Amino acid sequence: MEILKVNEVKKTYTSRFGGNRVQALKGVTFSVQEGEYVAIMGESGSGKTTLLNILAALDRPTAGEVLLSGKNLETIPEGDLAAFRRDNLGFVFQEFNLLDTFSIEDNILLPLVLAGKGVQQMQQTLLPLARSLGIEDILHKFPYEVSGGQKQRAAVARAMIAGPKLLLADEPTGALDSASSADLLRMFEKVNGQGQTILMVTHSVDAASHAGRVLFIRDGVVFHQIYRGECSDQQLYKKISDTLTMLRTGRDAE
Ligand SMILES: Nc1ncnc2c1ncn2[C@@H]1O[C@H](COP(=O)(O)OP(=O)(O)OP(=O)(O)O)[C@@H](O)[C@H]1O
Repeated sequence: MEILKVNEVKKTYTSRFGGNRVQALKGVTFSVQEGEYVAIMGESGSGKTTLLNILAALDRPTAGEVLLSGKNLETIPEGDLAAFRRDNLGFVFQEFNLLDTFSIEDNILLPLVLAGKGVQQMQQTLLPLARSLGIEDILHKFPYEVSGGQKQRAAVARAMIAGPKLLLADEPTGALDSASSADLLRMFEKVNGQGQTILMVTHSVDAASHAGRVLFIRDGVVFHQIYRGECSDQQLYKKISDTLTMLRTGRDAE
């Protein structure tokens, strides 16, 4: 089943006095099936953050449409967008974005608190998730008392606690050392294996090589995509590296 449809999405930024116009997205089209794990790559300035902001309903496209489970984001009134995001999307950021004055547990539960869920339901949802992400022992600690890798695990738990249709990740390994990155990527594979649909923007070839499909954005359009097919992570890594070389130099890798 198609969970996300992005149809000819364009975004033009116009400076306050209308003088400077930047066409960040020039007609992006792709779709994501339920249960897929998709990575989006592209050079700096290619439009990845712009696209992610539009998919997250944080920004509106200049033209084109985005449908999440068949619902056109454009039809959602401004005042309902926060609740729509909370009910349908999970977010994982490079810098974790945990609240320092909240315990790990309270950070994870925040989306459910905001959705007005009862304490019993929250605890029933929290414990199995915390166990499956290996963070049940740090639930009562505060973000400044745990490692970056543990913070990111907590951020993944927070992103997943409300059972989002789509998990959006923006450079999730960007602030992690290599062991914690590997750990996070294993966790993404695990939750994807359990059916969670993931869309991840990354500069890391290693991170992208764990996905099932890699989309390459160049100059505001989807320039190329690679399906994992029967490839191992190493084979996919090589294909991604070759594609990035081609994108940078305009030539096929030797
Ligand atoms: N708010 C804005 N106003 C004007 N131009 C913008 C704005 N945000 C982004 N741009 C421009 O749009 C283009 C795409 O930017 P975007 O941040 O989406 O790229 P990116 O691929 O995410 O880059 P990076 O990998 O460096 O984060 C760039 O030319 C950028 O300068």
